[in-house]
Amino acid sequence: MAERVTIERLGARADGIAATPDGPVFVPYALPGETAEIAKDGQRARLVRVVDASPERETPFCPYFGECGGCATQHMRHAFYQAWKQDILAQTLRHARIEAPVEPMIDAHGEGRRRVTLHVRFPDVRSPDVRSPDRAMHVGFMAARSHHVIGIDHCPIAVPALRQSAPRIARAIGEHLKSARKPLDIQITATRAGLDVDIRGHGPAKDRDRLGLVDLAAALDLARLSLHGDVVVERRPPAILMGRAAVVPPPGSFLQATERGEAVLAGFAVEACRGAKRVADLFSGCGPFALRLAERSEVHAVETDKGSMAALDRAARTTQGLRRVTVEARDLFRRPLLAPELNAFDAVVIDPPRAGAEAQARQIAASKVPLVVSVSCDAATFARDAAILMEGGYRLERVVPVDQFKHSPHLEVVGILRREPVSNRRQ
Ligand SMILES: C[S@@+](CC[C@H](N)C(=O)[O-])C[C@H]1O[C@@H](n2cnc3c(N)ncnc32)[C@H](O)[C@@H]1O
Repeated sequence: MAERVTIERLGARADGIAATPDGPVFVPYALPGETAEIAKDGQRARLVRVVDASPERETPFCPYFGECGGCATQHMRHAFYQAWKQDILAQTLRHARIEAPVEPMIDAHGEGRRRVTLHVRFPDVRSPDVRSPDRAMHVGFMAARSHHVIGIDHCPIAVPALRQSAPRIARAIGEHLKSARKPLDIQITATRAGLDVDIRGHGPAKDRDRLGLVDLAAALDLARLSLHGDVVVERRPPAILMGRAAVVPPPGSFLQATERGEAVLAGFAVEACRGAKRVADLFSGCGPFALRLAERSEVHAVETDKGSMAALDRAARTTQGLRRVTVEARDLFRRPLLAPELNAFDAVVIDPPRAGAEAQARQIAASKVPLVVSVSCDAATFARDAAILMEGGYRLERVVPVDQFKHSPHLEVVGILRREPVSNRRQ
């Protein structure tokens, strides 16, 4: 039965939070100040109806918003959304006892997300899914907090090259591989040479299916098509420009979510490291920071993914006019660069996965490196690692939220930390 509540505040994942006699209840798509009817399910609730709407409410621009789990904030006015996201970072820093002014958030959506992952599912024909009139194949994104696939035929937050074409390509691949009826996850990346598609979930394909995929790649004019990272056909190298270097990332390797986001983050690293002779780029991926930094400094890039390292190494060796770039395969969680090794560098750029880089931060804190550029896609681990560095004598000079996951609760953060002279440190 629907229950009427008042929404008091927004949570970190963009859900409205209502205080009820049974404790706080999280209501997706509800805004603070709104009176709403909800259907409760434990601590979560479905928004049945907004009775009294907030002036900050906006009409979502995507017809799938509310069903598709990709976006969570299209119902907010832009200024409200920006203030909320910025405040989440400020609160997270306060929670870690870090006092630093958060600079205004930079909109880094640019032309849109350059990569999407579509899911192809073949429902069990023996258990009819009442929600889908098309029981043969579902193609789309996952619903929020569910494994249910929401059929879509376009995604307005993707770059123009993917917006309409990505669902069409995923459907064509699903049709081609449908005899196995395996759940497929199809990652499609837009590059300047065309679309780079990696199919996961199918397992090894028979020769006949692989040959069929070669024909399909030609029919869809794909740049590259791979199965579980194994290249089936490369019709054009799917290169991505990183500064002056053209990098061909291995299928499925990490890439910043938007081209603009990558340029903004790398811009901070390059600007901060101006004048540094030797820079260490830790968790370097296939080189968006290293290759730009190498236009002025010697760079040592460290990463665990062999394919990304090979791509970075190849790009560094084939790009004219770069300073020396060395690459090292190393698991920085288990074997962080030690303080004496770090002392050979004038600056360290660090961009770990969501889990952060606690072990590496402890070694940097014990080193004499003058400058650290910390890039992170997780505010909580960013704050934890920054606190470790500050404890070791660094001052957090700048903190900048970079919005490359626009319309979602995710946020990228850049921090510039400088080692303070011992005389300036607080006792
Ligand atoms: C957030 S991405 C950043 C990559 C790159 N800086 C960029 O902007 O594209 C994190 C990178 O850390 C790498 N990585 C994950 N775990 C690692 C580990 N234990 N040691 C070293 N690198 C790791 C991933 O392969 C990925 O390339």
